[in-house]
Amino acid sequence: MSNVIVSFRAYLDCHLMVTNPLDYVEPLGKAGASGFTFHVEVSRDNWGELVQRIKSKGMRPGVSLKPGTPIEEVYPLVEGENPVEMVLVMTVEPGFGGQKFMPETMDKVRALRKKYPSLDIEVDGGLGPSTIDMAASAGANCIVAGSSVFGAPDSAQVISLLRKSVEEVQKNN
Ligand SMILES: O=C(CO)[C@H](O)[C@H](O)COP(=O)(O)O
Repeated sequence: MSNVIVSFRAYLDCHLMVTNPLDYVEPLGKAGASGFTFHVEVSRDNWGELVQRIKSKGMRPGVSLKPGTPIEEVYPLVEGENPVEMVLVMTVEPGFGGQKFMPETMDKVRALRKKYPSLDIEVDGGLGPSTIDMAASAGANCIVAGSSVFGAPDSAQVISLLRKSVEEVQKNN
């Protein structure tokens, strides 16, 4: 009998909706996370240290903001000496899947894209075939999708549709 070891090089994008992200940097690094995204609302006083620690563990730092948080709050984190490399604009209230996409959050995506043409901008919540064009045309290039993918009879087809929408916008810019 022989053992077959299959290794994947998947990008593990970890979004921590926790009040104390600093406590999770070490364990997430050890667990093999690729990206570590924390919330700006709980890191106003220590984001500099947090970003440094995330990078020191070989992860890519990202910052997320809730629908009610003004976009201006993340500007210093993108422009700082030790900047985050991704901004996640929540398109639902954080907490659980299956919620309705909030189109009003697209103003924040547009503002970010205008200010930072090459920044990775992620959106999360209610994304699927009926909402992807709004997000992609606003400037989002990283898409988190749960229900629309896992609830579809053909998940691969939905993923490819989401990807195409983003690529289409990128081609025309
Ligand atoms: O967890 C979430 C919010 O906290 C996300 O919205 C979820 O991961 C994505 O799920 P869905 O595509 O069903 O909105």
